[in-house]
Amino acid sequence: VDKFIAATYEHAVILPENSSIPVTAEKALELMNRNIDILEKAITSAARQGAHIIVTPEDGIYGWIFTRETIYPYLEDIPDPEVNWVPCSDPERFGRAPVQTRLSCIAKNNSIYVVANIGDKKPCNVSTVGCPEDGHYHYNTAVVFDSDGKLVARYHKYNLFLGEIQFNVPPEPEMVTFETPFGKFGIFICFDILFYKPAAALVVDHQVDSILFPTAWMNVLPHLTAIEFHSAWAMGMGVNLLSSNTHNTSMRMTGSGIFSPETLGPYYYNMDTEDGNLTFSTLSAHPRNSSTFFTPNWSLYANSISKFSPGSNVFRGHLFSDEFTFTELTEPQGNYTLCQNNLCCHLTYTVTVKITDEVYVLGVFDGLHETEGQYYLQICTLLKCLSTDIKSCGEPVETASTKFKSFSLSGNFSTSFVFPEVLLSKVHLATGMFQVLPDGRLTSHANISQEPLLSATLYGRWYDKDPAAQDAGSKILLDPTVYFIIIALCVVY
Ligand SMILES: NC(=O)CCCC[C@@H]1SC[C@@H]2NC(=O)N[C@@H]21
Repeated sequence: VDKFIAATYEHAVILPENSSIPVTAEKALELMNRNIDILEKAITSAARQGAHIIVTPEDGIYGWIFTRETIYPYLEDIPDPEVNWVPCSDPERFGRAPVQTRLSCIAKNNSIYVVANIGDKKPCNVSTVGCPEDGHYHYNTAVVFDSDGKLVARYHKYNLFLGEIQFNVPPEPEMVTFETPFGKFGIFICFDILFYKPAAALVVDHQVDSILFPTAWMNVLPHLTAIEFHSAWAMGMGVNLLSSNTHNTSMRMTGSGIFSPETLGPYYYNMDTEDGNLTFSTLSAHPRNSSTFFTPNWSLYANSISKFSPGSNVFRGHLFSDEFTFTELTEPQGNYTLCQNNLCCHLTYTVTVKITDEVYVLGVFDGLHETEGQYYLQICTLLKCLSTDIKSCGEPVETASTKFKSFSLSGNFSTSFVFPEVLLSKVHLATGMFQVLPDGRLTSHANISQEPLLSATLYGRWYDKDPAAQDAGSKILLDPTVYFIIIALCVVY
């Protein structure tokens, strides 16, 4: 099969009344069933409209902000899919599993692959190192039931986000993939997307075609809005990304979509109402086989140009706690190069009509991001400042009036993992308004001048410089087996 229809459902999850007070298993199931009732309607509707697979959000069945004790009644033992289990036909095979049974029946009755996020519990012996005091591991888990209701994938979230104290990190990142008639799929959850394992590794080392991505993503402007970053990740990695976000405007959670290397959506972003939403798209089963697919050499153009700095007009400012180097775009058109550490960014631009009460800057950051997790970034960005006070550059801003006639942004990145983002006023994606050239330039199309620009960004992740990667490296160096192998090889040769 060359094509398939994918669906994602953004669900406004019904939350427990008070998730800091323990409830009985019956009460927990009651709440979960109320959410599954809504998911079932969405899944049934998606299947009737021809969808082959549907993704539902992280935390979409029981919500968030639990303790280990209060999450426990919501958890089920989820077996390894190797056991070949159709819970709908054999519900009691692995003990009490009402949620898995219901999800399996929904998949089977509607002949559709169903992706959901639930909690797994695994008993352990408290005297074993690592086993929690309460005698079980808790995992934030994504499950997939195929169109016969069989459990075909189980993934335990590795990169837990701040506050997920109810869950454990699995001992190693799990690389979960499965084959379907419409391509090879990989799966990971929310914050995982920012790290090499399992997210990038599923594409690089396991060659998946499509990613299933349940998320509960709080939007952060200017670079980490769900639709903006997730579409950029799909484009940068060259895969389909089926992203299903939880909908909760008070938590800034909205933004789901079906992204492919070539198309930014369809997507759903709605901060005005508490409505859920079904999104559909027909996708290529093997997106990298397309004749138009290529991997850019991200630093080719930037390395080829002669550099000149903007001189005195350079200042520092904070963007999501990172200290960027900025320079203001003072003229209606210009040509700038701006560097920080090893990264130099180059921008050429022309604006249609410069709005006098708006300030735009070119920004560069090459360093370790340390808020809500540690990850190394290399970023080149053209963005609108919140106000005309340059101290506001880097702060979140949702609207703009200035339209650009054209821009071209590039950088001499040290990483090949660069995600191209272009965001328009009122948090819209610039569908069909830009491209990435083989030499790494992010360039606008003529139609970019139709809508005011919020930001255009090359968001690079230098995974090898992450503290976790460095720890892994030093672990290998400290491992006595490594020394034994080196000495043995020296003796042999
Ligand atoms: N459920 C999760 O794992 C949520 C993590 C995603 C949050 C993204 S990544 C860092 C940014 N900080 C936020 O508040 N939202 C962004």
